Amino acid sequence: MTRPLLLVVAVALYNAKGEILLAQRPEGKSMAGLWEFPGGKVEPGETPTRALVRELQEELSIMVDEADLIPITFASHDYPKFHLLMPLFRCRAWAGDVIPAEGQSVAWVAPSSLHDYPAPAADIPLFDVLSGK
Ligand SMILES: Nc1nc2c([nH]c(=O)n2[C@H]2C[C@H](O)[C@@H](COP(=O)(O)OP(=O)(O)OP(=O)(O)O)O2)c(=O)[nH]1
Ligand SMILES: [Mg+2]
Repeated sequence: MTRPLLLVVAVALYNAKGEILLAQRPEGKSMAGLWEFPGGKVEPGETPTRALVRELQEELSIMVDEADLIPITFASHDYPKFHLLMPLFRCRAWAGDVIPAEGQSVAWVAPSSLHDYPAPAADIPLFDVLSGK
């Protein structure tokens, strides 16, 4: 079966303690309740980093400079209806306070505790990478 390729961009946002921000997918969205890296779909005409700057403003009310987005790894995962290709960037610098703008819960999580959070299947290998497994 041929599935469309879906390009989504996501971030591992690190605070000064080395914790990573996870956001819970809101009710009404696919995979509601699971914990994910903030981000979203790359729209036509956008580069991945432009899309991520936009998503972080929309979802978390923070301003990020594209130059502070460092590519680290990616997810490539077959879901039943699409194949997800998701570059993951890390970021340690932003302006403004993290204020979830879409009613999501957020949590700062030590890398070794990422696996305690139920997450989309595509994210499990990313948790391994970030926790140094
Ligand atoms: N943002 C994000 N999406 C993920 C992760 N893992 C994962 O499988 N996904 C999937 C869930 C969705 O099928 C897709 C992203 O869709 P989304 O609903 O967040 O996209 P979006 O923010 O642009 O939202 P919308 O405007 O379409 O509502 O990627 C992850 O860690 N972060
Ligand atoms: Mg999103």
